[in-house]
Amino acid sequence: MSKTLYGNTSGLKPSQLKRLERLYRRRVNPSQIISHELSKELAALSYELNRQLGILINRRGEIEFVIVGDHGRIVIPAITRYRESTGRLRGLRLIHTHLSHEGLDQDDLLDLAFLRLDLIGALMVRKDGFPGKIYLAHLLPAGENGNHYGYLPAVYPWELKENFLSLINSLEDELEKQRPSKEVADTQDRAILINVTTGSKAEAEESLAELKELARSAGVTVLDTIIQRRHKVDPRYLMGKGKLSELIIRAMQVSANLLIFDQELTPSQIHSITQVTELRVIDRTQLILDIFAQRARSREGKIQVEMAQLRYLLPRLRSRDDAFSRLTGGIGGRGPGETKLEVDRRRIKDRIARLERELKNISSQRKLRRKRRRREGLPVVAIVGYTNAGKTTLLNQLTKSDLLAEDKLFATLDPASRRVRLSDGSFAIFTDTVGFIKDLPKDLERAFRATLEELYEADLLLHLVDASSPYFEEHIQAVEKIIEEMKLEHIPRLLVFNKIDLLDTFEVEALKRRYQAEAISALNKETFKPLLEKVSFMLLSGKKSEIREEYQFELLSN
Ligand SMILES: Nc1nc2c(ncn2[C@@H]2O[C@H](COP(=O)(O)OP(=O)(O)OP(=O)(O)O)[C@@H](O)[C@H]2O)c(=O)[nH]1
Ligand SMILES: [Mg+2]
Repeated sequence: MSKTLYGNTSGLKPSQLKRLERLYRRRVNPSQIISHELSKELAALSYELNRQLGILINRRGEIEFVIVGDHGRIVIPAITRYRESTGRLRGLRLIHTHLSHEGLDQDDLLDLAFLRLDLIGALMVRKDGFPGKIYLAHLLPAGENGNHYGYLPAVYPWELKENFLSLINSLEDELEKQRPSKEVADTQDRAILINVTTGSKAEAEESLAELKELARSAGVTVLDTIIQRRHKVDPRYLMGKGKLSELIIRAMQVSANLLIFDQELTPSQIHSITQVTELRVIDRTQLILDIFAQRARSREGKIQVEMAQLRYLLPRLRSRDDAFSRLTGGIGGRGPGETKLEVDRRRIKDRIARLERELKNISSQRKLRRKRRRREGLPVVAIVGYTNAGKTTLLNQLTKSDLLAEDKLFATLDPASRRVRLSDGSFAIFTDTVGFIKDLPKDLERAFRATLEELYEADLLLHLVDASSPYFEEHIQAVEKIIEEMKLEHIPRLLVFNKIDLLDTFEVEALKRRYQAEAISALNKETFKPLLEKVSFMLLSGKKSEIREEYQFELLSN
């Protein structure tokens, strides 16, 4: 059986090619790393051709690939699809010759990591064509002091005593032990989060902390987080080769199946990173979309999320490849050909248009409802704020209702409205809204505009802030920015700090003074009194005249 030769075979004589092909017939005793015989043959051939030679040996001792390099280096063909073992290592070891330099070099170690080889070995070829020492390294199951590689002592091939099978078994066992100790359901994603930044470390850490919360809210187990600061973000992989190899080793060590990037990735970045890591790759936008999709309950919410997903998908429908079919998931994602791609694209556009119409319908019903409410003459207080601020909890406490409040980001997708009795005995409608977040994906923002339409009708925006968050100032700014972008600045706003049960009294007093704000604990009704007084005061003083005007306007226009 003759197998293909890989690499730089140009200019070789037929007899030389034959000898190279004959290497495929060799076998190594499975317990041996490499036999003396085989290393002699490799060294001799490599010497004669004056090129590096490499062989990839499987765990049965058979030779799977014979690769010819040039004098200084060797390029391994794409073997990412190859997985013989059930373990986490590839089930292949690479033994290759070095003609000029002693020992393993940086490229060798990168190959070891990128391909998750069982072992990598560099066999020296002496000036007389005989084998010199062999240098061997393997990946370390647990990164001890940031060390990822373990080395065997360099010896001559005939001195190799190491039992290969027991070495590899103990490595795989050790890897198995490194699995997260927490019971993680097999269906649950296990992720490493990555932030590549040109900015400060502190910013990256803060952003990653939020990404972690998002991941947790999506039901993903976070195994590790990685920050890489660079002068320039690499256009292809974002991070450099070295960091990428660390990431691959780390993913193998903790048995991750998902990489979540803290920035938006281009379709081709997703593709290249997926290819080298062989892991699923998503970005922050996709993660938020997933959370929204998990949460959407009402017809309206579902439509909005689907629209956002389709809009996210559309520009990413480019080529037919693996990364792509992963991206498309349920939507006609079975590797469409070019023409099918066009059909899909049109179909998606049609679907978006249909959803848009349906949404408009719902939105006009909503308008009717609002109008009716207007007729009742009740002022509207919209509770806005960063996600997880406690908006739903507050509405629940105010109205003794039982809406879902959770320690998760984006617990609420469907806005709810309830009547609340104010301290002066009058009533107001309080509405709960979707939480805000910094850099909300544009597609989602567009989709949720309709839900947030409620806000335009509000007489007062009650801006709730989780005072216990170390990042509450950034949260306030993010919310203010969105309010501005949505052109809602003209509506009176009341800043309210929540979760003060988690703070010291003097901290609370300082916050109130500094921000001219109210402070409550949404869990404790007794803290509501000043807030409700302030609300009725603001509604009375600010809005009375306006409400009357609008009411008259409505009467006139009907
Ligand atoms: N300690 C404390 N926890 C609170 C308080 N208010 C809310 N929480 C908790 O904060 C978490 C988030 O509350 P939610 O009411 O779901 O927050 P939300 O603003 O509606 O969040 P989204 O709907 O996700 O935007 C829940 O676990 C609440 O129990 C409070 O005053 N003190
Ligand atoms: Mg909520």
